[in-house]
Amino acid sequence: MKFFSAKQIYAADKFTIEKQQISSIDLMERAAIQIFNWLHVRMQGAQVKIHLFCGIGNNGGDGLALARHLKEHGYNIEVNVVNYSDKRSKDFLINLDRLKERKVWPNFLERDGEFTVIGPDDIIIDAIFGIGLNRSPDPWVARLIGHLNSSGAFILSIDIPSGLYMDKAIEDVNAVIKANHVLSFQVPKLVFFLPETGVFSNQWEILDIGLDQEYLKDTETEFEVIGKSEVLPMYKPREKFSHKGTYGHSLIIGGSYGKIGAVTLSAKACLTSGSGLVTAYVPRCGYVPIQTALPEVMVITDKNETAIGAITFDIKPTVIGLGIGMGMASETGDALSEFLETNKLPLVIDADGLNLLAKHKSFLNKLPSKTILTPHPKELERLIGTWKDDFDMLKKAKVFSKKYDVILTIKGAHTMTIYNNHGYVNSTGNPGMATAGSGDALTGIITGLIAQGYEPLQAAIFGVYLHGMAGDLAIEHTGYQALTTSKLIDNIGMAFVDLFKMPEPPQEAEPQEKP
Ligand SMILES: NC(=O)C1=CN([C@@H]2O[C@H](COP(=O)(O)OP(=O)(O)OC[C@H]3O[C@@H](n4cnc5c(N)ncnc54)[C@H](O)[C@@H]3O)[C@@H](O)[C@H]2O)[C@@H](O)CC1
Ligand SMILES: Nc1ncnc2c1ncn2[C@@H]1O[C@H](COP(=O)(O)OP(=O)(O)O)[C@@H](O)[C@H]1O
Ligand SMILES: [K+]
Repeated sequence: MKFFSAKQIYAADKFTIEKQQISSIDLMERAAIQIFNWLHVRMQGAQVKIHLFCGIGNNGGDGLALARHLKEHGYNIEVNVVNYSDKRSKDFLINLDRLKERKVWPNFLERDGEFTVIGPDDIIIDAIFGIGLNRSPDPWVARLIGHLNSSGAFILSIDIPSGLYMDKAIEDVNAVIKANHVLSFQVPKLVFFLPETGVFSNQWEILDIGLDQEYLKDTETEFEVIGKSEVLPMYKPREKFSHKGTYGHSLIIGGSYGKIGAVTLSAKACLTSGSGLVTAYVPRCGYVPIQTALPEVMVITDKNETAIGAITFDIKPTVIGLGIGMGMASETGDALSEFLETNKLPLVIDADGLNLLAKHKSFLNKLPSKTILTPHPKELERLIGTWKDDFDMLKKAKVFSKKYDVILTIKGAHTMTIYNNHGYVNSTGNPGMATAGSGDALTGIITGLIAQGYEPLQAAIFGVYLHGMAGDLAIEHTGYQALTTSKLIDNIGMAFVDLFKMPEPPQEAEPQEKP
């Protein structure tokens, strides 16, 4: 699924209105009915106080139309118009009239007015600003937003939490609604996935308001979200008459005294992802532990006992995953430098491999085209420098990726893979994965996919998806806290199987007895 800009969403509206020969007020009505149905199914007429806060644009218009439907179904509502401007939209005004025709009289909130008291068991509908926000809310609107956030009431935001921009960072974190739930129209918004802005949408879901599918399909976007339907076409089936040579030979290079486990995890994840053969290249102290833990994995030892001092081998791997647990010893840096001089094999670089690249920036020029780098934010900072906010980070990451022709897989709650000015935002994974070694497993998975013939960009995108899905499947048995990387690796197989699971058909409702 793609992430559209506000401009593209407005264009989709316009296109849909022309093609379906409807008016904009009809589209607003569709949106409002969808929200009403969502609420009605859950509330079943309950008389909880619902406070609607509506701005003066189309987001506010949605709120007013929703208020009308709630009123018609007997809900206990109170409507507030947040009168932050006199430029009221046409469809807002139509819905204001429709509401007044039903004898609902909103409170008009002004700069110096008092705000309504809201109980912690009430519900707030946030329809103050939508995707049209283009400057900081006035201080009094920010004060209102603070009042709503501190009420303790459940906040349902329409389309986007008010105060969030679609395409830039927020200036004042206190002037953004902290939504318990967001009902967003048609397409997800990138800001739900970025760490600084994502925290304002505890949960979100998409409501289909029937925007033109052809427009959505044909419009190019800078970012997209990666789910099952995006990765399924990438999957390479296993051939009947294949042999282990068909699926490549992965070499995992890393480890140092006390950090051999990182290589063990990475090599195991690599094997479990389907690499035909896996060899680990480690300092001598890693020989016994890896041979004992992983009988399927071959081991080559460095000349040194505790840290890698020369990267030389006489096997012919398909791909190399490098850097996990490798340490930053100067002789390891020299070994990497020498290795990069002649290496032509595809590379996946993580952890201390990245730290060594950051320390010796000249190494970056020696990387083969489409090398995959998998930094977490701190490692990324060492590579590209600091950033002002998430949007600035994405801009800098794109420039860096272009400059060195590398694929950047930036790890986090929603890992983002950047290449060729395009961003692929992962949708799988969970906070249980914030655990030792889970990044090592990712390096192994991506390396294992390249070994099997996946193009590096596909391997990065698909590998991140599988890694997150393995984590999601694992927590069904472990919960978040007890998820370990070993358990995640045990679920990589089921993450592949899950690709082919059909969603369960909706259960038919029990026939109602006639009264
Ligand atoms: N395709 C869709 O997604 C649809 C969207 N609709 C709704 O329309 C919304 C967008 O509506 P609008 O474009 O009217 O914009 P908003 O309702 O988000 O914003 C209101 C207006 O206030 C002005 N404004 C922006 N920042 C301000 C500030 N800080 N202080 C004062 N005024 C400010 C803007 O010029 C904007 O037109 C969506 O978020 C959604 O709720 C629906 O009505 C119908 C279909
Ligand atoms: N809150 C989270 N939600 C989803 N995934 C997460 C979360 N925290 C961490 N992860 C994932 O776990 C992995 C952690 O990698 P990394 O920081 O390199 O850890 P380590 O060095 O222990 O291997 C990344 O793939 C990241 O995307
Ligand atoms: K809103």
